[in-house]
Amino acid sequence: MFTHEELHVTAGRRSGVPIALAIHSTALGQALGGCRIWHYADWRDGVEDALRLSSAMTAKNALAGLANGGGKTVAVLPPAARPDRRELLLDVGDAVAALGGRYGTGPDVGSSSDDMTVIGERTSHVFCRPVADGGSGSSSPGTAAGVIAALRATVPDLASGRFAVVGLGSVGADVARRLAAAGARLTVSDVRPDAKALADELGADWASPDEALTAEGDVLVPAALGGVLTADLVPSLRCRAIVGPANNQLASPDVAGLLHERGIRWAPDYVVSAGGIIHAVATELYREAPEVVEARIEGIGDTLTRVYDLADAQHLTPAAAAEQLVAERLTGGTR
Ligand SMILES: NC(=O)c1ccc[n+]([C@@H]2O[C@H](COP(=O)([O-])OP(=O)(O)OC[C@H]3O[C@@H](n4cnc5c(N)ncnc54)[C@H](O)[C@@H]3O)[C@@H](O)[C@H]2O)c1
Repeated sequence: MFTHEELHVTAGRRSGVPIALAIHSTALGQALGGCRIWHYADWRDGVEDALRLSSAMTAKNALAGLANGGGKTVAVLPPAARPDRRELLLDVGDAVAALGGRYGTGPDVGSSSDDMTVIGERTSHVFCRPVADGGSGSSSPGTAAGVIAALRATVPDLASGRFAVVGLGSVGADVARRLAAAGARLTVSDVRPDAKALADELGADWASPDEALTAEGDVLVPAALGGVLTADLVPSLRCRAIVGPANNQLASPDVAGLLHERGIRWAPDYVVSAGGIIHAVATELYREAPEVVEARIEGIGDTLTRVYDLADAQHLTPAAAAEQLVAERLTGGTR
């Protein structure tokens, strides 16, 4: 069933690149979600991604406590296409502007804070421009702070826990540093061999991604790409919980049930990874002071505790409990 409020697909006037812009819901307010710039074999796959990702943003923003709905932009690059970057970004800006403020965009896979400055030449409905350009800057530190709040809701005394962080990019490296500073025992991993320098710096164990995923410990922290939790992987996991920022961790929805059966707690990724968007929205839209924004991000821990409590009380997977809380928020009003 098509449940989105709007779907627009246009060929960029300058670049010729198809731009899909989906608004899933504005029930709680302006729809927000980043701009993905990615290659697809068929432009229709990009449109499908915009539909899927925009509905995920509705859930994410609802449980983040934001007065915002979900939307998404996908600039659908044909295989091997290398369009002029500036032309493409201006086209994205025009597509966002055409929606008259019903949707605001920000960085996502394939786009950066600097790109938002170019998009911002065509629309004011853009987030996470560099601070020097009037925005709130990178979303990664906020995301990492939110992951730590979620980890504390799972293992209250971080120093007593053993964590495996898989993916040491802008969020994962920050999370690993914060965990090390809190005295946690750490295994870290990345496909980039040069990331081992961080393991040495933090005194963490270094492992291959496959070893780290199945390392014995309290919490697995997926911080690389999506789809990492497959049905095949579940039997070999040796952690008690999985709490990380990587988007779309479940390879298929049934993996939530498989994890539950094995007694492994899976924190829904869209709850864990909301710190970045909370930081951007609270700073740029609500104009809140840094300490208020920080407290909002800390609130991710309380939200996750509510998810865990509801799941325990009703014998649900945390995924199902989170969906229930999203539905309640969407039907219950704005903040
Ligand atoms: N940056 C944010 O604010 C933000 C917000 C919400 C969600 N996320 C999600 O969090 C995840 C990490 O984001 P990021 O901004 O740090 O990305 P990033 O691109 O900076 O880092 C990803 C890291 O993962 C590594 N990697 C890739 N494949 C791997 C594999 N198979 N095994 C181990 N490591 C692998 C890469 O080498 C890289 O170091 C992504 O899934 C992203 O969608 C990020």
